[in-house]
Amino acid sequence: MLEAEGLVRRIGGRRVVDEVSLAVSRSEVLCLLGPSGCGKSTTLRMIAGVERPDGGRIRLDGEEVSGPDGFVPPERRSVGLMFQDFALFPHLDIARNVAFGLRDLPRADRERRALDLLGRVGLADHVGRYPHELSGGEQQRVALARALAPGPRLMLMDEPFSGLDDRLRDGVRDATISLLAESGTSALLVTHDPGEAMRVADRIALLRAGRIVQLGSPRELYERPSDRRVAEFFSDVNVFTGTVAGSEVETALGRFTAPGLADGTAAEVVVRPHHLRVTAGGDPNPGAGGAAVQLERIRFIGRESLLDLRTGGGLPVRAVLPGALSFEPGARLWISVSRDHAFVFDAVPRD
Ligand SMILES: Nc1ncnc2c1ncn2[C@@H]1O[C@H](COP(=O)(O)OP(=O)(O)OP(=O)(O)O)[C@@H](O)[C@H]1O
Repeated sequence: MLEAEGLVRRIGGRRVVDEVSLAVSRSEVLCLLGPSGCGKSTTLRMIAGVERPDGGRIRLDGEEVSGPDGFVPPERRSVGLMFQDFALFPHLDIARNVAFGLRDLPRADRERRALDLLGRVGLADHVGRYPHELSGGEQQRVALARALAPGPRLMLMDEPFSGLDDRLRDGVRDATISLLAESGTSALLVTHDPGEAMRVADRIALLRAGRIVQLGSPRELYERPSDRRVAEFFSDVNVFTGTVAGSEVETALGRFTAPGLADGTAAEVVVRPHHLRVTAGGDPNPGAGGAAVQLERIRFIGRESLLDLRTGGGLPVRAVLPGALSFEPGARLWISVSRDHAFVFDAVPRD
């Protein structure tokens, strides 16, 4: 459906998008995820055709729309655009807003299609209203209906839900994703929110400083991050350091194999707080690794409890356990982790 190859955009002598390649297949939702300023919007804007790349190619359905051989303007790319400030036309009622992109159709067909789409986004009862008579979530659904009206092959969405308050966001997001799936429309969606990306994406491309650092399913990025910074983009992490010797690294949490790391390398063992096993007392399984810790603070936050712990060597460790626990501050506990939940990386400097 969409293939982007080696996209480059230079602004002020800096490559804000630096050789980005990605592909979106039919009916797939791909999220461009990353911190502010990493080049997500610029990538999306080049694919939309509102910004010209300085290098690379873009193909839609096999047709080159941007590259050495030419440039197809945005209105002829058959893509739907949806941005955070979804800019409905204030002087048109919502049915006319949705029908706006259908000027080539006869009037009766235009109206029928607009009403059908408004029905599908749950706004059949609001047809005669103007944008200012709707809530933020309802306006967003009109914007979605308007973008889908011409039957685009691909939707390009830039932080489409970030203007909505928390209460509305989940509902609008779920409705959007089901409507895309129902109509078989592919989507490329920009977000800086890892939770949102995990909820909506079939695959995620994580960007950093203009480059894709990892591209895969939400589960792949979460369970097999390619480096520490990918891991910590999705949750807090604990980092245990050590030096590789004999293809293993000895840390405060025990010994871990360090595949592919040369002896003498500074390594980090990265563990998500809710992957730590915590038991009362000393080592329940001698020889299996882990560390003695003291509980400094415990807070129950609803479904789970946050534990602030400290190892004998003074290293702070955070654990998250389901439910409310009866541990008291000062308790002596044992922490350990299964090997598949411990990510071992070459150490990188802190940002
Ligand atoms: N027109 C411009 N002039 C100067 N710098 C720009 C321009 N457009 C983008 N940039 C810079 O390029 C980089 C990438 O911008 P971009 O908007 O693509 O990032 P982003 O990942 O979408 O960020 P955000 O999540 O904050 O929107 C940023 O450092 C930004 O400041």
